[in-house]
Amino acid sequence: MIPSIPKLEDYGLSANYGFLPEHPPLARLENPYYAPWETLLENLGLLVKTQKVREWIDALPILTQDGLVSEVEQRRAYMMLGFMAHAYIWGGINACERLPPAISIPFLSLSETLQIPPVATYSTVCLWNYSLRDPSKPVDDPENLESLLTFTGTEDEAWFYLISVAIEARGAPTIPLMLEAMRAARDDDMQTVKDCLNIFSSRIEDLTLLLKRMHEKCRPHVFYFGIRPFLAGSKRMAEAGLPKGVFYDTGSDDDCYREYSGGSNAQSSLIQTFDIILGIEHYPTGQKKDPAVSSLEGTAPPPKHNFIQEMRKYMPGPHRQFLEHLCLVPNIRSYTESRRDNSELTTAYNKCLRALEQFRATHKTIVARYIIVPASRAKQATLYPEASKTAPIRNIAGSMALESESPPAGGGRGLASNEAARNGLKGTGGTQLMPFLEQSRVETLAVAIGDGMPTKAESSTTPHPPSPNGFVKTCKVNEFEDYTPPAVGMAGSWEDNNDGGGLCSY
Ligand code: HEM
Ligand SMILES: N[C@@H](CC(=O)c1ccccc1NC=O)C(=O)O
Repeated sequence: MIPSIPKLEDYGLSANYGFLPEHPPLARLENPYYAPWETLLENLGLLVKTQKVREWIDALPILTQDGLVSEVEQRRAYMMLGFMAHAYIWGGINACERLPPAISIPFLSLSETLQIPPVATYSTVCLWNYSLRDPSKPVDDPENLESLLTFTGTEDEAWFYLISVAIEARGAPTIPLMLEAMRAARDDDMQTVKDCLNIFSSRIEDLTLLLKRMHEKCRPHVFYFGIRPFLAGSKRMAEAGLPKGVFYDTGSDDDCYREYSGGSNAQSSLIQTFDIILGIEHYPTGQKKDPAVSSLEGTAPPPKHNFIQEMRKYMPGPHRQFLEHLCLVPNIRSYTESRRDNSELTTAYNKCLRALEQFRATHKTIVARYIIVPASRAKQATLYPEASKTAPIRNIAGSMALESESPPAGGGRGLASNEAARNGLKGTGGTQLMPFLEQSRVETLAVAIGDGMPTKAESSTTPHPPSPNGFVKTCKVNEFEDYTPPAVGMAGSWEDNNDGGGLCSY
Protein backbone atom coordinates (compact mmCIF):
# COMPACT_ATOMS: atom_id res chain seq x y z
CA MET A 1 0.00 0.00 0.00
CA ILE A 2 1.27 3.51 -0.83
CA PRO A 3 1.86 5.45 2.40
CA SER A 4 -0.51 8.35 3.09
CA ILE A 5 0.58 11.96 2.68
CA PRO A 6 1.34 13.41 6.14
CA LYS A 7 -1.20 15.79 7.64
CA LEU A 8 0.27 18.96 9.14
CA GLU A 9 -2.01 18.85 12.18
CA ASP A 10 -0.81 15.35 13.10
CA TYR A 11 2.67 16.80 13.67
CA GLY A 12 1.69 20.09 15.31
CA LEU A 13 2.64 22.05 12.18
CA SER A 14 0.89 25.21 11.09
CA ALA A 15 -0.39 25.80 7.54
CA ASN A 16 0.68 29.44 7.77
CA TYR A 17 3.85 29.26 9.84
CA GLY A 18 5.20 25.78 9.16
CA PHE A 19 7.75 24.78 11.79
CA LEU A 20 7.35 28.04 13.69
CA PRO A 21 4.72 27.94 16.42
CA GLU A 22 1.19 29.01 15.46
CA HIS A 23 1.48 31.92 17.92
CA PRO A 24 4.71 33.77 18.79
CA PRO A 25 6.65 32.07 21.61
CA LEU A 26 6.03 32.89 25.26
CA ALA A 27 8.23 35.82 26.28
CA ARG A 28 8.24 35.07 30.03
CA LEU A 29 7.33 32.39 32.57
CA GLU A 30 4.82 34.19 34.79
CA ASN A 31 4.93 31.62 37.61
CA PRO A 32 7.10 33.36 40.28
CA TYR A 33 8.74 29.99 41.02
CA TYR A 34 10.80 30.55 37.83
CA ALA A 35 11.72 34.15 38.67
CA PRO A 36 15.39 33.24 39.40
CA TRP A 37 15.76 32.04 35.78
CA GLU A 38 13.95 35.02 34.32
CA THR A 39 16.01 37.48 36.38
CA LEU A 40 19.26 35.88 35.36
CA LEU A 41 18.31 35.91 31.69
CA GLU A 42 17.21 39.54 31.80
CA ASN A 43 20.84 40.28 32.65
CA LEU A 44 22.51 37.64 30.48
CA GLY A 45 24.39 40.04 28.17
CA LEU A 46 25.93 41.92 31.09
CA LEU A 47 26.72 38.77 33.07
CA VAL A 48 28.49 37.27 30.08
CA LYS A 49 30.40 40.47 29.36
CA THR A 50 31.60 40.83 32.97
CA GLN A 51 32.28 37.09 33.29
CA LYS A 52 29.90 36.75 36.19
CA VAL A 53 27.55 34.30 34.53
CA ARG A 54 29.01 31.12 36.08
CA GLU A 55 28.89 32.66 39.54
CA TRP A 56 25.22 33.56 39.09
CA ILE A 57 24.27 30.18 37.69
CA ASP A 58 26.10 28.45 40.54
CA ALA A 59 23.88 30.39 42.95
CA LEU A 60 20.60 29.31 41.29
CA PRO A 61 18.18 27.08 43.20
CA ILE A 62 17.45 23.70 41.61
CA LEU A 63 14.06 24.14 39.95
CA THR A 64 12.09 21.38 38.27
CA GLN A 65 9.75 21.38 35.29
CA ASP A 66 6.75 20.51 37.47
CA GLY A 67 5.50 24.11 37.55
CA LEU A 68 5.21 24.28 33.75
CA VAL A 69 1.58 23.80 32.79
CA SER A 70 1.67 23.83 28.99
CA GLU A 71 3.94 22.94 26.08
CA VAL A 72 4.35 26.65 25.38
CA GLU A 73 5.84 27.06 28.87
CA GLN A 74 7.99 23.96 28.46
CA ARG A 75 9.47 25.39 25.26
CA ARG A 76 10.22 28.68 26.99
CA ALA A 77 11.94 26.82 29.84
CA TYR A 78 13.89 24.64 27.40
CA MET A 79 15.21 27.62 25.48
CA MET A 80 16.08 29.48 28.72
CA LEU A 81 18.09 26.48 29.90
CA GLY A 82 19.86 26.22 26.53
CA PHE A 83 21.02 29.83 26.79
CA MET A 84 22.09 29.36 30.41
CA ALA A 85 23.93 26.11 29.65
CA HIS A 86 25.92 27.56 26.75
CA ALA A 87 26.64 30.78 28.64
CA TYR A 88 27.98 28.61 31.46
CA ILE A 89 30.12 26.39 29.21
CA TRP A 90 31.54 29.12 26.96
CA GLY A 91 31.23 32.25 29.14
CA GLY A 92 34.73 32.21 30.65
CA ILE A 93 38.31 32.36 29.42
CA ASN A 94 38.29 28.57 29.11
CA ALA A 95 35.43 26.23 28.34
CA CYS A 96 33.82 24.61 31.38
CA GLU A 97 33.14 20.89 30.95
CA ARG A 98 30.62 20.48 33.78
CA LEU A 99 27.05 21.73 33.99
CA PRO A 100 25.78 22.19 37.55
CA PRO A 101 22.61 20.43 38.84
CA ALA A 102 20.55 23.64 38.64
CA ILE A 103 20.90 23.39 34.86
CA SER A 104 21.37 19.64 34.30
CA ILE A 105 18.35 18.42 36.27
CA PRO A 106 15.59 20.48 34.62
CA PHE A 107 17.34 20.47 31.23
CA LEU A 108 17.56 16.67 31.03
CA SER A 109 13.94 16.19 32.04
CA LEU A 110 12.60 18.85 29.65
CA SER A 111 14.68 17.38 26.86
CA GLU A 112 12.89 14.08 27.39
CA THR A 113 9.47 15.71 27.50
CA LEU A 114 10.02 17.68 24.28
CA GLN A 115 12.03 14.90 22.58
CA ILE A 116 14.93 17.19 21.75
CA PRO A 117 18.53 17.06 23.09
CA PRO A 118 19.64 19.13 26.13
CA VAL A 119 21.75 21.59 24.17
CA ALA A 120 21.18 24.97 22.48
CA THR A 121 19.55 23.88 19.24
CA TYR A 122 18.10 25.76 16.28
CA SER A 123 14.76 25.62 18.15
CA THR A 124 16.37 27.33 21.16
CA VAL A 125 17.84 30.29 19.33
CA CYS A 126 15.49 30.64 16.34
CA LEU A 127 12.16 28.79 16.29
CA TRP A 128 11.19 29.49 19.91
CA ASN A 129 13.05 32.76 20.40
CA TYR A 130 11.23 35.61 18.70
CA SER A 131 8.52 38.19 19.24
CA LEU A 132 6.70 40.52 16.85
CA ARG A 133 7.31 44.27 17.13
CA ASP A 134 3.90 44.86 15.58
CA PRO A 135 1.65 41.78 15.85
CA SER A 136 -0.50 43.02 12.97
CA LYS A 137 2.51 42.94 10.64
CA PRO A 138 4.00 39.82 9.02
CA VAL A 139 6.41 37.33 10.57
CA ASP A 140 8.38 37.04 7.35
CA ASP A 141 9.77 40.56 7.68
CA PRO A 142 12.93 40.46 9.83
CA GLU A 143 12.48 44.18 10.63
CA ASN A 144 9.25 43.25 12.41
CA LEU A 145 10.98 40.68 14.64
CA GLU A 146 12.91 40.74 17.88
CA SER A 147 14.85 37.93 19.59
CA LEU A 148 13.69 37.15 23.12
CA LEU A 149 17.15 36.06 24.31
CA THR A 150 20.72 36.66 23.13
CA PHE A 151 24.13 35.93 24.65
CA THR A 152 25.59 39.31 23.80
CA GLY A 153 22.71 41.78 23.75
CA THR A 154 23.84 42.87 20.28
CA GLU A 155 21.61 43.62 17.32
CA ASP A 156 24.03 41.51 15.26
CA GLU A 157 23.15 38.41 17.24
CA ALA A 158 19.40 39.04 17.09
CA TRP A 159 19.57 39.65 13.34
CA PHE A 160 21.56 36.45 12.84
CA TYR A 161 18.71 34.46 14.41
CA LEU A 162 15.89 36.54 12.94
CA ILE A 163 16.88 36.06 9.31
CA SER A 164 16.28 32.35 9.91
CA VAL A 165 12.92 33.02 11.57
CA ALA A 166 11.84 35.14 8.60
CA ILE A 167 13.01 32.38 6.23
CA GLU A 168 10.95 29.82 8.15
CA ALA A 169 7.89 32.08 7.93
CA ARG A 170 8.27 32.90 4.26
CA GLY A 171 8.99 29.27 3.37
CA ALA A 172 6.09 27.92 5.45
CA PRO A 173 3.30 28.14 2.82
CA THR A 174 5.35 25.95 0.49
CA ILE A 175 4.77 23.00 2.80
CA PRO A 176 0.98 22.66 2.21
CA LEU A 177 1.61 23.71 -1.40
CA MET A 178 4.00 20.85 -2.04
CA LEU A 179 1.91 18.32 -0.11
CA GLU A 180 -0.81 19.28 -2.56
CA ALA A 181 1.66 18.66 -5.40
CA MET A 182 2.35 15.19 -3.99
CA ARG A 183 -1.38 14.50 -3.88
CA ALA A 184 -1.73 15.73 -7.47
CA ALA A 185 1.17 13.52 -8.58
CA ARG A 186 -0.63 10.56 -7.08
CA ASP A 187 -3.69 11.41 -9.18
CA ASP A 188 -1.50 12.11 -12.22
CA ASP A 189 -2.85 15.68 -12.26
CA MET A 190 0.18 17.05 -14.07
CA GLN A 191 -1.07 20.61 -14.47
CA THR A 192 -1.41 21.02 -10.71
CA VAL A 193 2.06 19.55 -10.13
CA LYS A 194 3.53 22.02 -12.65
CA ASP A 195 1.67 24.98 -11.11
CA CYS A 196 2.86 24.05 -7.63
CA LEU A 197 6.45 23.61 -8.81
CA ASN A 198 6.43 27.03 -10.49
CA ILE A 199 5.26 28.73 -7.31
CA PHE A 200 7.72 26.66 -5.27
CA SER A 201 10.77 27.74 -7.28
CA SER A 202 9.93 31.41 -6.94
CA ARG A 203 9.39 30.97 -3.22
CA ILE A 204 12.83 29.40 -2.82
CA GLU A 205 14.22 32.44 -4.63
CA ASP A 206 12.50 34.65 -2.04
CA LEU A 207 14.37 32.75 0.66
CA THR A 208 17.67 33.45 -1.07
CA LEU A 209 16.82 37.15 -1.08
CA LEU A 210 16.22 36.99 2.66
CA LEU A 211 19.47 35.11 3.23
CA LYS A 212 21.32 37.85 1.38
CA ARG A 213 20.08 40.34 3.96
CA MET A 214 22.29 38.79 6.66
CA HIS A 215 24.97 41.44 6.13
CA GLU A 216 22.56 44.34 6.81
CA LYS A 217 22.79 44.05 10.58
CA CYS A 218 25.15 41.19 11.43
CA ARG A 219 28.84 42.06 11.21
CA PRO A 220 31.15 39.13 10.40
CA HIS A 221 33.77 39.83 13.11
CA VAL A 222 31.04 40.23 15.75
CA PHE A 223 29.53 36.94 14.63
CA TYR A 224 32.79 35.03 14.49
CA PHE A 225 34.44 36.21 17.69
CA GLY A 226 31.49 37.32 19.79
CA ILE A 227 28.46 35.18 18.96
CA ARG A 228 29.53 31.96 17.31
CA PRO A 229 31.63 30.65 20.22
CA PHE A 230 28.43 30.42 22.29
CA LEU A 231 26.66 28.30 19.70
CA ALA A 232 29.24 25.50 19.73
CA GLY A 233 28.28 22.08 21.02
CA SER A 234 30.37 19.47 22.82
CA LYS A 235 30.91 16.92 20.04
CA ARG A 236 34.34 16.87 18.36
CA MET A 237 35.20 20.00 20.33
CA ALA A 238 38.52 18.84 21.83
CA GLU A 239 40.47 21.75 20.34
CA ALA A 240 37.93 24.18 21.70
CA GLY A 241 38.50 22.83 25.21
CA LEU A 242 36.03 19.96 25.62
CA PRO A 243 38.00 16.72 25.01
CA LYS A 244 35.37 14.50 26.68
CA GLY A 245 32.26 16.53 26.00
CA VAL A 246 30.22 17.99 28.86
CA PHE A 247 29.43 16.37 32.22
CA TYR A 248 25.76 16.87 33.12
CA ASP A 249 25.96 16.84 36.90
CA THR A 250 22.69 15.81 38.56
CA GLY A 251 24.28 14.31 41.65
CA SER A 252 23.39 10.78 40.51
CA ASP A 253 25.77 7.82 40.07
CA ASP A 254 24.55 7.49 36.48
CA ASP A 255 25.86 10.91 35.44
CA CYS A 256 28.19 10.88 32.47
CA TYR A 257 29.92 13.02 29.86
CA ARG A 258 27.71 13.69 26.89
CA GLU A 259 28.59 14.92 23.41
CA TYR A 260 26.15 16.94 21.34
CA SER A 261 26.44 18.96 18.16
CA GLY A 262 25.96 22.69 18.57
CA GLY A 263 23.21 24.79 17.07
CA SER A 264 23.09 24.74 13.30
CA ASN A 265 20.65 25.75 10.66
CA ALA A 266 21.07 22.20 9.37
CA GLN A 267 18.58 21.49 12.19
CA SER A 268 15.93 23.47 10.31
CA SER A 269 13.20 21.09 9.16
CA LEU A 270 12.18 23.47 6.36
CA ILE A 271 15.19 22.98 4.08
CA GLN A 272 15.17 19.25 4.83
CA THR A 273 11.50 19.16 3.78
CA PHE A 274 12.50 20.73 0.44
CA ASP A 275 15.19 18.08 -0.07
CA ILE A 276 12.78 15.24 0.63
CA ILE A 277 9.99 16.60 -1.60
CA LEU A 278 12.42 17.14 -4.49
CA GLY A 279 14.14 13.78 -3.97
CA ILE A 280 17.57 15.33 -3.29
CA GLU A 281 19.92 12.81 -1.70
CA HIS A 282 22.81 13.72 0.61
CA TYR A 283 25.80 11.48 1.26
CA PRO A 284 28.56 11.51 3.84
CA THR A 285 31.11 14.20 2.98
CA GLY A 286 33.63 12.91 0.45
CA GLN A 287 31.33 10.09 -0.61
CA LYS A 288 29.34 9.99 -3.83
CA LYS A 289 26.20 8.03 -4.54
CA ASP A 290 27.13 4.42 -5.20
CA PRO A 291 25.62 3.61 -8.61
CA ALA A 292 25.57 -0.08 -7.71
CA VAL A 293 23.18 0.57 -4.83
CA SER A 294 20.13 2.07 -6.45
CA SER A 295 17.33 3.22 -4.22
CA LEU A 296 13.85 1.82 -4.77
CA GLU A 297 12.19 3.68 -7.60
CA GLY A 298 9.52 6.02 -6.36
CA THR A 299 10.49 5.97 -2.72
CA ALA A 300 12.87 8.12 -0.73
CA PRO A 301 16.47 6.87 -0.53
CA PRO A 302 17.54 4.76 2.43
CA PRO A 303 19.19 6.80 5.19
CA LYS A 304 22.77 7.70 4.27
CA HIS A 305 23.71 9.02 7.72
CA ASN A 306 25.04 12.22 6.34
CA PHE A 307 25.34 15.14 8.79
CA ILE A 308 22.02 16.46 7.45
CA GLN A 309 20.14 13.31 8.53
CA GLU A 310 22.05 13.30 11.81
CA MET A 311 20.72 16.80 12.49
CA ARG A 312 17.15 15.47 12.56
CA LYS A 313 17.92 14.22 16.05
CA TYR A 314 18.19 17.88 17.09
CA MET A 315 14.72 18.82 15.91
CA PRO A 316 11.64 18.78 18.14
CA GLY A 317 10.21 15.23 18.11
CA PRO A 318 7.08 15.96 16.03
CA HIS A 319 9.11 17.82 13.36
CA ARG A 320 11.50 14.89 13.06
CA GLN A 321 8.54 12.49 12.81
CA PHE A 322 6.99 14.62 10.07
CA LEU A 323 10.20 14.32 8.01
CA GLU A 324 10.34 10.56 8.62
CA HIS A 325 6.76 10.21 7.38
CA LEU A 326 7.45 12.42 4.34
CA CYS A 327 10.40 10.21 3.37
CA LEU A 328 8.00 7.28 2.91
CA VAL A 329 5.82 9.07 0.34
CA PRO A 330 6.72 8.92 -3.38
CA ASN A 331 8.40 12.25 -4.05
CA ILE A 332 8.04 14.76 -6.84
CA ARG A 333 11.24 13.60 -8.49
CA SER A 334 9.95 10.08 -9.01
CA TYR A 335 6.76 11.49 -10.56
CA THR A 336 8.72 13.84 -12.85
CA GLU A 337 11.01 10.98 -13.83
CA SER A 338 7.99 8.88 -14.77
CA ARG A 339 6.72 11.72 -17.02
CA ARG A 340 10.12 12.85 -18.26
CA ASP A 341 8.89 13.29 -21.83
CA ASN A 342 6.92 16.35 -20.70
CA SER A 343 9.41 19.18 -20.96
CA GLU A 344 7.24 21.71 -19.10
CA LEU A 345 7.17 19.40 -16.13
CA THR A 346 10.90 18.62 -16.15
CA THR A 347 11.71 22.33 -16.59
CA ALA A 348 9.49 23.29 -13.65
CA TYR A 349 11.10 20.59 -11.51
CA ASN A 350 14.65 21.47 -12.53
CA LYS A 351 13.96 25.14 -11.84
CA CYS A 352 13.27 24.24 -8.20
CA LEU A 353 16.59 22.41 -8.03
CA ARG A 354 18.39 25.39 -9.52
CA ALA A 355 16.70 27.74 -7.04
CA LEU A 356 17.73 25.57 -4.09
CA GLU A 357 21.24 25.22 -5.48
CA GLN A 358 21.45 29.02 -5.71
CA PHE A 359 20.30 29.26 -2.12
CA ARG A 360 23.13 26.93 -1.12
CA ALA A 361 25.67 28.81 -3.27
CA THR A 362 24.69 32.10 -1.60
CA HIS A 363 24.94 30.41 1.77
CA LYS A 364 28.48 29.29 0.98
CA THR A 365 29.46 32.87 0.16
CA ILE A 366 28.06 33.96 3.50
CA VAL A 367 29.93 31.23 5.35
CA ALA A 368 33.15 32.33 3.67
CA ARG A 369 32.58 35.89 4.81
CA TYR A 370 31.42 35.12 8.34
CA ILE A 371 33.77 32.25 9.23
CA ILE A 372 36.64 31.74 6.79
CA VAL A 373 37.64 35.40 6.49
CA PRO A 374 37.64 36.30 10.21
CA ALA A 375 39.42 33.03 11.01
CA SER A 376 42.05 33.81 8.43
CA ARG A 377 42.49 37.36 9.77
CA ALA A 378 42.89 36.06 13.31
CA LYS A 379 45.51 33.61 12.19
CA GLN A 380 47.42 36.29 10.30
CA ALA A 381 47.27 38.61 13.28
CA THR A 382 48.75 35.93 15.50
CA LEU A 383 51.51 35.05 13.07
CA TYR A 384 52.41 38.67 12.27
CA PRO A 385 51.18 40.80 15.18
CA GLU A 386 53.37 43.78 14.25
CA ALA A 387 51.86 43.83 10.76
CA SER A 388 48.44 44.33 12.23
CA LYS A 389 47.50 47.96 11.60
CA THR A 390 45.13 48.55 14.52
CA ALA A 391 46.04 47.49 18.03
CA PRO A 392 44.11 44.35 18.94
CA ILE A 393 41.79 44.72 21.91
CA ARG A 394 42.34 42.61 25.02
CA ASN A 395 40.74 39.24 24.91
CA ILE A 396 37.94 39.83 27.37
CA ALA A 397 35.74 36.77 27.35
CA GLY A 398 32.25 37.50 26.19
CA SER A 399 32.93 40.94 24.78
CA MET A 400 35.62 39.93 22.38
CA ALA A 401 35.87 41.96 19.22
CA LEU A 402 32.46 43.49 19.74
CA GLU A 403 34.07 46.91 19.78
CA SER A 404 36.93 46.41 17.32
CA GLU A 405 37.29 44.81 13.94
CA SER A 406 40.71 43.54 14.93
CA PRO A 407 40.91 39.95 16.04
CA PRO A 408 41.19 39.65 19.82
CA ALA A 409 44.70 39.22 21.22
CA GLY A 410 45.68 35.57 20.99
CA GLY A 411 42.91 34.81 18.50
CA GLY A 412 39.68 34.02 20.29
CA ARG A 413 38.09 31.44 22.54
CA GLY A 414 36.44 28.11 21.92
CA LEU A 415 35.47 27.73 18.28
CA ALA A 416 37.29 30.99 17.48
CA SER A 417 40.56 29.86 19.09
CA ASN A 418 43.70 29.45 17.05
CA GLU A 419 43.86 25.87 18.23
CA ALA A 420 40.44 25.17 16.72
CA ALA A 421 41.34 26.96 13.46
CA ARG A 422 44.68 25.13 13.18
CA ASN A 423 42.98 21.74 13.26
CA GLY A 424 40.60 22.66 10.49
CA LEU A 425 37.68 25.03 10.63
CA LYS A 426 34.56 23.37 11.87
CA GLY A 427 30.90 24.25 11.81
CA THR A 428 29.09 24.58 15.11
CA GLY A 429 27.66 21.20 14.18
CA GLY A 430 31.21 19.82 13.98
CA THR A 431 31.42 19.53 10.17
CA GLN A 432 34.49 20.28 8.06
CA LEU A 433 32.36 23.07 6.82
CA MET A 434 33.31 24.06 3.27
CA PRO A 435 33.68 20.57 1.73
CA PHE A 436 30.38 19.64 3.37
CA LEU A 437 28.54 22.70 2.10
CA GLU A 438 29.95 22.39 -1.40
CA GLN A 439 28.92 18.76 -1.63
CA SER A 440 25.46 19.65 -0.41
CA ARG A 441 25.21 22.27 -3.18
CA VAL A 442 26.41 19.85 -5.86
CA GLU A 443 24.03 17.11 -4.65
CA THR A 444 21.14 19.55 -5.12
CA LEU A 445 21.70 19.66 -8.89
CA ALA A 446 22.73 16.03 -9.21
CA VAL A 447 19.13 14.78 -9.37
CA ALA A 448 18.11 17.02 -12.32
CA ILE A 449 16.05 15.27 -14.99
CA GLY A 450 16.76 15.44 -18.72
CA ASP A 451 18.56 18.42 -20.22
CA GLY A 452 16.05 21.01 -19.12
CA MET A 453 18.25 22.45 -16.39
CA PRO A 454 17.85 26.22 -16.54
CA THR A 455 21.01 28.27 -16.46
CA LYS A 456 21.40 30.68 -13.59
CA ALA A 457 20.22 33.51 -15.87
CA GLU A 458 17.07 31.63 -16.90
CA SER A 459 16.14 30.76 -13.39
CA SER A 460 14.83 34.18 -12.37
CA THR A 461 11.10 34.21 -12.14
CA THR A 462 8.04 36.26 -12.82
CA PRO A 463 5.63 37.71 -10.25
CA HIS A 464 3.79 35.17 -8.13
CA PRO A 465 0.77 35.29 -5.85
CA PRO A 466 1.06 36.94 -2.43
CA SER A 467 1.80 34.71 0.53
CA PRO A 468 -0.85 34.27 3.22
CA ASN A 469 1.56 35.82 5.71
CA GLY A 470 1.92 39.02 3.83
CA PHE A 471 4.92 39.00 1.54
CA VAL A 472 4.23 40.35 -1.91
CA LYS A 473 7.20 40.75 -4.19
CA THR A 474 8.34 40.21 -7.70
CA CYS A 475 11.29 37.94 -7.27
CA LYS A 476 14.34 38.00 -9.36
CA VAL A 477 17.21 36.27 -7.69
CA ASN A 478 19.63 37.36 -10.33
CA GLU A 479 19.15 41.02 -9.62
CA PHE A 480 21.69 40.23 -6.93
CA GLU A 481 23.96 38.43 -9.32
CA ASP A 482 26.68 40.86 -8.38
CA TYR A 483 26.17 39.99 -4.74
CA THR A 484 29.67 39.61 -3.43
CA PRO A 485 30.97 40.06 0.06
CA PRO A 486 32.64 43.42 0.68
CA ALA A 487 36.43 43.61 0.35
CA VAL A 488 38.10 41.14 2.65
CA GLY A 489 41.71 42.28 2.78
CA MET A 490 44.02 39.32 3.02
CA ALA A 491 41.45 36.63 2.49
CA GLY A 492 41.86 36.08 -1.22
CA SER A 493 39.11 35.96 -3.79
CA TRP A 494 35.57 35.08 -2.82
CA GLU A 495 33.87 36.34 -5.92
CA ASP A 496 33.02 32.93 -7.28
CA ASN A 497 30.58 31.48 -4.85
CA ASN A 498 30.80 28.04 -6.42
CA ASP A 499 34.44 27.49 -5.82
CA GLY A 500 34.12 24.60 -3.46
CA GLY A 501 36.27 23.31 -0.69
CA GLY A 502 39.38 25.19 -1.79
CA LEU A 503 38.38 28.02 0.51
CA CYS A 504 39.28 25.92 3.48
CA SER A 505 42.76 24.97 2.48
CA TYR A 506 45.00 27.27 4.39
C1 HEM B 1 26.14 34.13 9.14
C2 HEM B 1 25.24 33.23 8.80
C3 HEM B 1 25.48 31.76 8.65
C4 HEM B 1 26.61 31.03 8.82
C5 HEM B 1 27.99 31.52 9.20
C6 HEM B 1 26.27 29.66 8.54
C7 HEM B 1 27.15 28.60 8.63
C8 HEM B 1 26.84 27.29 8.38
C9 HEM B 1 27.74 26.18 8.53
C10 HEM B 1 29.17 26.29 8.97
C11 HEM B 1 27.08 25.06 8.21
C12 HEM B 1 27.66 23.65 8.21
C13 HEM B 1 27.00 22.78 9.21
C14 HEM B 1 27.51 23.01 10.61
O1 HEM B 1 28.54 22.45 10.97
O2 HEM B 1 26.85 23.71 11.37
C15 HEM B 1 25.75 25.45 7.85
C16 HEM B 1 24.77 24.59 7.42
C17 HEM B 1 23.57 24.99 6.98
N1 HEM B 1 23.08 26.26 6.99
FE1 HEM B 1 24.02 27.92 7.57
N2 HEM B 1 24.96 29.58 8.22
C18 HEM B 1 24.44 30.83 8.29
C19 HEM B 1 23.15 31.19 8.06
C20 HEM B 1 22.20 30.36 7.59
C21 HEM B 1 20.85 30.73 7.34
C22 HEM B 1 20.22 32.10 7.62
C23 HEM B 1 20.24 29.66 6.85
C24 HEM B 1 18.78 29.66 6.48
C25 HEM B 1 18.07 28.68 6.12
C26 HEM B 1 21.20 28.58 6.78
C27 HEM B 1 20.97 27.29 6.33
C28 HEM B 1 21.82 26.23 6.46
C29 HEM B 1 21.49 24.88 6.09
C30 HEM B 1 20.18 24.41 5.48
C31 HEM B 1 22.59 24.11 6.41
C32 HEM B 1 22.74 22.60 6.18
C33 HEM B 1 23.50 22.34 4.92
C34 HEM B 1 22.63 22.27 3.70
O3 HEM B 1 21.45 21.89 3.81
O4 HEM B 1 23.16 22.54 2.61
N3 HEM B 1 22.38 29.04 7.26
N4 HEM B 1 25.62 26.80 7.97
N1 LIG C 1 26.54 26.31 11.77
C1 LIG C 1 26.80 27.73 11.89
C2 LIG C 1 25.89 28.35 12.89
C3 LIG C 1 24.54 28.45 12.36
O1 LIG C 1 24.33 28.50 11.19
C4 LIG C 1 23.43 28.51 13.29
C5 LIG C 1 23.61 28.11 14.59
C6 LIG C 1 22.54 28.19 15.47
C7 LIG C 1 21.34 28.68 15.04
C8 LIG C 1 21.17 29.10 13.74
C9 LIG C 1 22.23 29.00 12.85
N2 LIG C 1 22.13 29.42 11.58
C10 LIG C 1 21.55 30.56 11.15
O2 LIG C 1 20.78 31.22 11.72
C11 LIG C 1 28.28 27.96 12.26
O3 LIG C 1 29.07 27.02 12.19
O4 LIG C 1 28.61 29.08 12.57
